[in-house]
Order: sequence, then structure tokens, then C-alpha cells
Amino acid sequence: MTTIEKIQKQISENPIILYMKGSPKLPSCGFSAQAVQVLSQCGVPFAYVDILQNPDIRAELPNYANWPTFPQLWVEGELIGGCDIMIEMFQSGELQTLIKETANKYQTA
Ligand SMILES: N[C@@H](CCC(=O)N[C@@H](CS)C(=O)NCC(=O)O)C(=O)O
Ligand code: FES
Repeated sequence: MTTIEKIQKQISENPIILYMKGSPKLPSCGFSAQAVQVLSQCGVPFAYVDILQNPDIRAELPNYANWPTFPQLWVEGELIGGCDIMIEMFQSGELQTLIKETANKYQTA
């Protein structure tokens, strides 16, 4: 599988996925920590990829996404943005709505 195929698989299989540095429990950068913080406050589980453990994804996702930095939040296969956008959307309430609606949509059983 190429790196792009890996990315496409991850974003299609996980309706809410955060590409970040480190893990939600132990973020390796303040930007990723802020992203985890607002996303966690939406109260819904989410997938993540630690790009520090996946240098191929770190190298290729910015081109694929047309977004130069991490974190990157992807919802239903689409890039939402980095931590600045996530914080803005959280402050307006938009992030909570998006995340909760997405979770409800994909909830099984
Ligand atoms: N203002 C950005 C901050 C993110 C940022 O600047 N990330 C840098 C430093 S962690 C980055 O990902 N650089 C590319 C890299 O490290 O691969 C946002 O809203 O997400
Ligand atoms: S790792 Fe240095 S700013 Fe994110």
C-alpha cells in the first residue's frame, strides 16, 4: 500500500480522525495538545494517527491535504483544519455540533 492509499484508508474508515504529534494521552506539541483538548470536550471518541511514529504520513499528508501543518482534523473524509480552526469552531459551538452529528450518524447498534 502506498502512503496515499494508507491515508485514504484511514480517513474513509474513521469518520473522526486527528493527525497529531504524539497521542491524545501524551501529545508531543502544544498545538496537538490544544486540538486534543477541544476535540475531547466534544465528548465523543475519535481516532488518531501519531505522525511522529509515521514519517511517511508526515511527509505526504500535507501535500494530499493541501495543508502544511499538524494537527489536522478530518471528518467524513474531509479536512476540517488545524488547531486554530478547531478552537474557533469550538468557541462558536460549531465543532461540538459537527462532531456529535457525525458520531450519531455512524453509531451502530
Ligand atoms: N497554527 C497552526 C499550528 C500548527 C503548526 O504550526 N504546526 C507545525 C509545528 S508542530 C507543523 O506541523 N509543522 C510541520 C511538521 O512538523 O511536520 C494550526 O492552526 O494548526
Ligand atoms: S513540535 Fe514544535 S511547535 Fe509543534
